[in-house]
Amino acid sequence: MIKLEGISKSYKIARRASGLRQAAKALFYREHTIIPALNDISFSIEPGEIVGYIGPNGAGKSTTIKVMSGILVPDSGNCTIMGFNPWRDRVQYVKNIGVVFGQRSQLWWDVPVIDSFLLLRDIYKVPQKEYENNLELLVGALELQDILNSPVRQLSLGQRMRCEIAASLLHNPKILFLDEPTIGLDAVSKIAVRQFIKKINQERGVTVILTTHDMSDIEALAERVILIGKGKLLYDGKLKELRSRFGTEKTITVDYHENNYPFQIPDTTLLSWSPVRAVISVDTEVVLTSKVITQLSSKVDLIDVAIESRPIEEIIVQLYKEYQI
Ligand SMILES: Nc1ncnc2c1ncn2[C@@H]1O[C@H](COP(=O)(O)OP(=O)(O)OP(=O)(O)O)[C@@H](O)[C@H]1O
Repeated sequence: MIKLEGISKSYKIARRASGLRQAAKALFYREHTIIPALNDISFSIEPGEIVGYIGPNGAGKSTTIKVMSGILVPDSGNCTIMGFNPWRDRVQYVKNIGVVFGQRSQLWWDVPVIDSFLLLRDIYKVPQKEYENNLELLVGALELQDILNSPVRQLSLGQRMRCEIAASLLHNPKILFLDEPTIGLDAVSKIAVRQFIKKINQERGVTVILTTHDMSDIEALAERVILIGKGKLLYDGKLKELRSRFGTEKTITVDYHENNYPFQIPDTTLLSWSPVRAVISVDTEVVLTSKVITQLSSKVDLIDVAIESRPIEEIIVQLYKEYQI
């Protein structure tokens, strides 16, 4: 459905030193700096997938989304999405995609949300019946009823984001590009947005490409992650594989009846100890958690045991370190 082959893109920006003299000089002569943003990016995405596109600041995520949505023309490489070339076939192509940039609005600032929706209906030539059905579904699922008649500038960030997502789906696109859709949202709105993304993926089969710095978005939504750093593709695979590669450490917190003797379980690290609680780190590649618990129960009178996996954020930080990005 989506195929990128060897996509590269650099930005050319005018450079000028500060000061009046330099400003005058710049009128006649401009120096330029080339900023490489994407370097030979290739990947394919199948219909119905949700892919997390991750990487540190400045890695090239937004640039890739802009290339895939036809806003930017790359310097080299091929991109075919649903049989279209996004920048050459832009007019036909955009009917098939929805795009949300968390940092930028596609809604008209001073008019009520519903008027923006009506304009989008006309731009995309959505048949009236289809528009009404979609609007009903989106208003219900994203809880927009009370804000439809407010101008966008009066909305909170979370309210606006829910409207942005609705706006991107009014024309029933097959693909949804989401560039940081949960940025700045509170916990409740984040969960609502995530649930909605999952819903349209499952019920309508919409393919979703999601960039985010929030690893809990990725964990909640994406089975597959593509990692880029400094414009290069570094990892493309299952989130589960990342977990088994980097996330073999678990933390076991045990509560027990008072025991005044610190204990040691072979092949584990005792992170903290008190007469009633101990926290132990276990590498599951070295020793099974079940074995550790059996040994614990022979040493203390157990009350409670909690096992936690390594947080996904830590795994990603380690991945960034490994790739030196
Ligand atoms: N319009 C532009 N003009 C010049 N350089 C740009 C422009 N847009 C992006 N860049 C540069 O291209 C590189 C990639 O930027 P991009 O916005 O794609 O990264 P990103 O992964 O989306 O980052 P972030 O997570 O911070 O949003 C960066 O070095 C950035 O400074």
